[in-house]
Amino acid sequence: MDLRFKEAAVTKRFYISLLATTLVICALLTINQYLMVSTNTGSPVTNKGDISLSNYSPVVVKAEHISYLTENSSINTNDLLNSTLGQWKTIESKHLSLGRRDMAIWYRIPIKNTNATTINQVLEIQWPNLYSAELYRYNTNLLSYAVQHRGLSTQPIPNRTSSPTPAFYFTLAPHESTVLYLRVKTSYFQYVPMTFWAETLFQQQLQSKIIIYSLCFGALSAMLIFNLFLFLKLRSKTYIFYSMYILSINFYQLCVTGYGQNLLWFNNIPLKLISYELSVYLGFLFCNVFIRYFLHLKRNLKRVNSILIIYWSMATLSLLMGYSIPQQVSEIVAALSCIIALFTGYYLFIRGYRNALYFCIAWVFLTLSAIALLLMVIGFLPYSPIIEYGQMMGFVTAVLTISLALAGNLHVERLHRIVAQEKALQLEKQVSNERAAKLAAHKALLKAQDEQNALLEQKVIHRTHELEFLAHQLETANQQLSEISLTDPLTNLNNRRFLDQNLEMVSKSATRANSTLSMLLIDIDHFKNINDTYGHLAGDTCLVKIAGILKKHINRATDSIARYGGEEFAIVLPGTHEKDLVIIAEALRKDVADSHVSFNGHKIKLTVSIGCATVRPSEFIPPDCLIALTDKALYRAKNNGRNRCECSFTL
Ligand SMILES: Nc1nc2c(ncn2[C@@H]2O[C@H](COP(=O)(O)OP(=O)(O)OP(=O)(O)O)[C@@H](O)[C@H]2O)c(=O)[nH]1
Repeated sequence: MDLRFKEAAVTKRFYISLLATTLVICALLTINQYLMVSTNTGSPVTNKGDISLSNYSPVVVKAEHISYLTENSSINTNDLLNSTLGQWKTIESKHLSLGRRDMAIWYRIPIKNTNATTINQVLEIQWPNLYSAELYRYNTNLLSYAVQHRGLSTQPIPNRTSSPTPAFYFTLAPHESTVLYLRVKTSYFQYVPMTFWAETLFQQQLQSKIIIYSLCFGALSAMLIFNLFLFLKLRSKTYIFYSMYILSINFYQLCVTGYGQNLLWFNNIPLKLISYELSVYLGFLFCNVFIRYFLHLKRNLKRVNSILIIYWSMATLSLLMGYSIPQQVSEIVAALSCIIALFTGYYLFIRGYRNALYFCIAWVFLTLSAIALLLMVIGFLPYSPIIEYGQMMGFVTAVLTISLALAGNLHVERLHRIVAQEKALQLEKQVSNERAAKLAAHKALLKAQDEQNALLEQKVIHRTHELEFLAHQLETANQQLSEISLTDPLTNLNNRRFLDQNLEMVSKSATRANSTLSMLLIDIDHFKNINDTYGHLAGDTCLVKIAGILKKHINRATDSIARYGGEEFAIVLPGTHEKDLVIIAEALRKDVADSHVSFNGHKIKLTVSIGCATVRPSEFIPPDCLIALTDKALYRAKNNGRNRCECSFTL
C-alpha cells in the first residue's frame, strides 16, 4: 500500500477515535454531574447505633453511621445542634461523598467509648480540600457546645504535630456516649472520608505520611532542578516548560495533600481559596504546553496543536480578566487534555516516534491514578491511602519516565549532532580538497604562464640582440658606404665630395673663431706623358706614390688630404698661416722631386706644381673663394715653369 495513503488512514483513525473518546468522556461527565446532584437527596435517618471507639485500632467512619443536613439561611447553628433525629438524612453514597454542594453541610456523628478508661481520640477528615471544617461537641459541665475549627479559620494546635488534613482532638470518659456535629463548607466536592484515631496512632501515622511525602516532593524537586539545569545548559524550551509542569505538579500536590496550607501559606485566605483550582489550572496548562514541545505537535499534529493554543489562550485571558471558566467546562477540557495527550502519544508512537512510548507509559500511570482519585472523591470508590498516595506516585513515575525520555532525546540529539559534525567535517574536507586542487591548478597555470613569459622574454632578448646586431651591421655598412662614398678607391685618400663637405665645415669653424684657413692644390706635372709613355697602370702607381708622400707631411688631426680629381690633390689646413703654408708646400714639392717611382724596371721621376692660398673666412669669403684663389696660384705655378709653389694671400 502507498505509504502516504497508509499514513492518511492512520491519521483518520486517530481523529475518529479521539472524537469518539471525547464524546464518551463528555457523556460520562454529564451523567456524573446529574448523579451527584440527584442521587444524594437522602432519606430520614433512623438510629443505627453509635460508633465504638477504642485506643487500639483506627475506626473508619462509614456512611451508615452518620447522617447529614444542609445548612440554609433559615436554620441557624443552635437549631441544628438542638434538632431532633428526624430532621437528619442518611447518606446514600457508600463512601461519604455528597457531590458538589455550595451550601455548608452538617454531619451528625454519634460515638461511644467502649473502654473502661478515658481515651484520647482524633477525628481526621482525610480530604484536605475544604474551605472550612468545624467540630461541635456538647460540654456537659458548661452546658454548651465546644467548637474546634479547621480550614479557613484554622489555628495551630500547641504541642501536637501539625496535620495537613483536618484533625480534631477530643477526650472520651470511660463508657461515655456523645454526638459530634461536623460542619463542612466547600465549593468543590463535599467529600469527607473520616477516621477516628487513638491520638498516639494518629501521631505515628502523621510521621510516616511526612516521610513518604518528603521522598515524593524531594524526587519531584530534584527533577525540577535537574530540568532547570538542562534548560540553562541547552536553552531548549521543552525543558523550561517541563520544569514549569513539575513545579505546577508540586503546587497541586501541596494543595491536594494539605501540606501547602499546613506548611506554606497557613492562614493566607485568598491563596487558600484559589490554590486548589489554580494548581489544577496551572497543572493542565503547563502539561499541555510541555506536550506541544515534547511531542512536536506543531510539526506532527497541526490541528490538535491549534485547538490547544486557542483553548489555553482563551482560558488564560478569561482568568486574567477576572472571569473564571465554568468548573464543568474546565473539567471537560482537563479530561480532554488527558485524552488528547494520551492519544497523541500513542499516535506518534505508531508513526515511529519512539520517545512517545515513554510519554504514553507515564501518562497512563498518571491518568489511572487521577481517575482512581476522582472516583474516590465522587464516592464510587472507598477512601484508600493507596489511591491518595497513588496520584503522587503516579506523578513521580510520570516525571521520572518523561525525564528518561528527555534523556533519550538528549542522546538522540547528541548522535544527530555527531553525525552532523561528521558530515560537516567531510564536507569541509571535500571543500578543502577542491580548494587545494584549484590552488594547484592555479599554481600550474601561473607556472606555465611564467615559463611562457620567460620564453617570450628570451625570444624578445634574442630578437633584440639580432635586431641590434642587424642595426649595428646596417650602421657599419652605412658607415662603410659613407666612407666609400667619401674615399678615393685608388689612393685610399678622401675624395672631392669629402673635401667639399669638410671645407664647408672648417670654413664655418674658422669664421666663428675668426682664424685663418689655408689650402694647397697639388698637380703632377706632365702626367699625360707618364700615361702615354708607361701606361695607365704606371700612372696609377705614380698617383699612389704621391698620395703616400702627401700623407707623410700632414700630421695635424684637423688637416685633411683629398684627391681633388685626375692627377690633382688638395690639402686643407685650418689655422695655418701663410709662412708655415709655404714651408709645408715647399717641403712637399722637394720630397716629390727627390723621389721616384719604380715601374716595370723603369725609374720614373716626378715633379709637382703647388698652388697655396690662405684666407680668413667670413660670410663674404666663402669656401669657393679659397678654392678659386688656390686654383689661381696653381695656374701661376704651371705657367711659371712647373715644379714650383705659388701663393695667393688675401688677408
Ligand atoms: N693613369 C692615370 N692617368 C690619369 C688619371 N687621371 C687623369 N689622368 C691623365 O692625366 C693627364 C693629364 O694631362 P694634362 O691635363 O694634359 O696635364 P699634363 O699632362 O700633366 O700637363 P701639365 O699639367 O700642364 O703639366 C691626362 O692624360 C689624363 O688622362 C688617372 O687616374 N690615372
